Amino acid sequence: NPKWDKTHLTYRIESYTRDLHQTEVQGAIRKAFEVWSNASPLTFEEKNEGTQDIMISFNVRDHGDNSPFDGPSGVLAHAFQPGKYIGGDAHFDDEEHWTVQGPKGTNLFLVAAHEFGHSLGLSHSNEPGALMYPTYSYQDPRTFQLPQDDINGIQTVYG
Ligand SMILES: CC(C)C[C@H](C(=O)NO)C(=O)N[C@@H](CC(=O)O)C(=O)NCc1ccccc1
Ligand SMILES: [Ca+2]
Ligand SMILES: [Zn+2]
Ligand SMILES: [Zn+2]
Repeated sequence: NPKWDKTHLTYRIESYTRDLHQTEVQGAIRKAFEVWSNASPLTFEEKNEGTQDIMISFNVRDHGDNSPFDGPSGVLAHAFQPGKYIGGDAHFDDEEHWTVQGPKGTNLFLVAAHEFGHSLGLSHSNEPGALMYPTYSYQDPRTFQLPQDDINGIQTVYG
């Protein structure tokens, strides 16, 4: 799997969902990056303009990358493995109901943390309970801790 050849990465939120205040989206995204910076030498910096390593956007259906979203439920988001241009970018299906607290809807922090695992070069894990397990299951973001399988994964790649 490809990896970034640098440890300081920049990101930009290009578009937002109408489900949340922009500050809520920014907070969830920031917290999702912290999950990985807490378990690796990686650092993340938000930029408000220009092209950054990890471009984040909310999209529906066909959005120009040959991987159209599918409407409510099903695919919630996708992210591209490390690389130039679309590499690292994370797209969120804006036909989900994005939330930042409580089990209702789809929790943006949890999905973003999963997607950024892909953005950093991790594939899906077959360890139930791992963040990189293929299917989403809600847990309280306030008490979330990165499971050991995911720590092992990021340490293997970035050490
Ligand atoms: C084949 C890919 C494009 C499926 C896609 C995914 O894994 N994105 O990273 C996805 O949205 N998967 C759903 C599950 C599914 O479609 O069956 C999901 O819940 N992904 C987000 C997720 C997964 C595990 C933990 C937290 C969030
Ligand atoms: Ca969907
Ligand atoms: Zn996309
Ligand atoms: Zn995934």
